[in-house]
Amino acid sequence: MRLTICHLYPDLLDLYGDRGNILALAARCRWRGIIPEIQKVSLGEDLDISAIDILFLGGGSDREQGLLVQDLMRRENELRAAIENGLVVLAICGGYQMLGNYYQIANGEKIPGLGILDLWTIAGTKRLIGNVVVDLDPSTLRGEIEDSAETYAKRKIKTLVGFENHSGKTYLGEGVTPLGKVLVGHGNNDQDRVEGVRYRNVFGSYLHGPLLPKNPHLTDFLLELALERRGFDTPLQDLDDHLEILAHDAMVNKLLKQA
Ligand SMILES: NC(=O)CC[C@H](N)C(=O)O
Repeated sequence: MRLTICHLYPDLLDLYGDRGNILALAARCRWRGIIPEIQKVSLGEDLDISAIDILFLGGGSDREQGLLVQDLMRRENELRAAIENGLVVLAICGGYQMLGNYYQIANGEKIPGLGILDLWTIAGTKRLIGNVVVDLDPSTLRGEIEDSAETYAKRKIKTLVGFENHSGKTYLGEGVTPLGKVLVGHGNNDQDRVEGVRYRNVFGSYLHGPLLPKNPHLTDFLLELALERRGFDTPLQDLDDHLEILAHDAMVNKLLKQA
């Protein structure tokens, strides 16, 4: 069994070591005998989106987002079709912003986004920086993805932990749902107290860390979604995550106490 994982713009969207998300996905494949094939695709390079199982977009500076936007826009139709067909996408911070309608940076210039998810981002007057705890409590998950609640609960994904560093404030529109409620930190825009976005099998989040090594159950959830899309719906065998869970829960409890 193989899974193909693509890091799009690894030379531009890899802020704060977000490539660690690729390493986490690959490791948790290997530990189960699944062979991860990692593809790196950047400006001007071909990508057959129909042939990949997971697409990853990391974080980036405003400048880097401006550099890649033209190249990203030429991939819009193929990416939109793949997402509607259940492609698993993890998009962090800058990569998350680029899935939306636009990102208006501090000087008022609008960097166009793919417009695949109904969301938009506007640079605030201060950077939103710090540790974040997100409650994936089912009651905070609204919108069309009715199975999220049970899915998260079943997979023991109760909270996400990481850190954020962004000037963009993201607002969610129609047909998308947040990942969860902000218990600690700023989240999407420091106003509506939600973080991230989910649409079909697309997960956007402001959480660096990297996100997946800090939240192993979410890693497995993405892998299972990718396997299900390929017709393999047997749940992944459990791994011995007791140390990861210990670290995760200690961090969550510490941050909640400090809040
Ligand atoms: N960490 C990031 O990817 C930052 C994204 C974007 N440049 C912002 O400042 O909001």
